[in-house]
Amino acid sequence: MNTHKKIIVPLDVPDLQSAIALVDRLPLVDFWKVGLELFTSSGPAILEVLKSRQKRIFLDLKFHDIPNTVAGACCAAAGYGVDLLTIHATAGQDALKAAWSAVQEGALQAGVKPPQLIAITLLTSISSRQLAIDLKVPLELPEYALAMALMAQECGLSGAVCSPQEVAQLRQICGDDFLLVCPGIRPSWARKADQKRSLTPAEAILAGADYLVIGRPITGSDDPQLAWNQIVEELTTLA
Ligand SMILES: O=c1ccn([C@@H]2O[C@H](COP(=O)(O)O)[C@@H](O)[C@H]2O)c(=O)[nH]1
Repeated sequence: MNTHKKIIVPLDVPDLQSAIALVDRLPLVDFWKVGLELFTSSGPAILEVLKSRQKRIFLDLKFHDIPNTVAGACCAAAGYGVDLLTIHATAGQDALKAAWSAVQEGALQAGVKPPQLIAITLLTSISSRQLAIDLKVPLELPEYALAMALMAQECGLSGAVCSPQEVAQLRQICGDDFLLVCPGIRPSWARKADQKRSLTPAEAILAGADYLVIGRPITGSDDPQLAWNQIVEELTTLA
């Protein structure tokens, strides 16, 4: 796969107009992420815009609820014909299994290909200290992220969202067929902001990530096209 196809850019903007402007500004981006901000403000309209331009879509709604509710949401989301969809692993085994079944059902009903359902292991904005002190989780962070990924795998999910700092371990244990998508990516020249467990794009790919989610270093730059080109160039030197 061309290196630029491994980069997913989030449309973390407040409205549909800003989202379309960003898509127009970055014509070489093939894979876009629609998340909570845009979907809550503007609904699914952006999905049709992206599809009409033959873009791939990661619908990152991070479902987290009881099994019956996540199943209903996943059934509806699968009907949009997106490529990737997220649920929090901490929704638990019953919810993950119900979500997986609902994705197949929703896609079948809509006559579209089912999205790959992937589980959030632990948000990349959480540090080891916050996991222990705020969330009261008594495991070491890498052990916890691995446990969440393995649970998702056992429940039939296609992959996981993890920080690049855990991706090598997850790749080794979950195997090559398990999709690993990494946000928290920061080129050496970019600000980390709220991301706590980051690596550079090249480091993340070398560690085994399938896809990199890279937002503000590109979209918050004065020249998004230049930032995109710099990242693609960094990755091309690996190929
Ligand atoms: O653990 C997670 C899960 C999802 N995200 C999302 O990825 C992007 C990252 O954007 P940046 O601007 O590159 O920080 C954003 O849409 C998050 O909702 C994450 O960061 N961490």
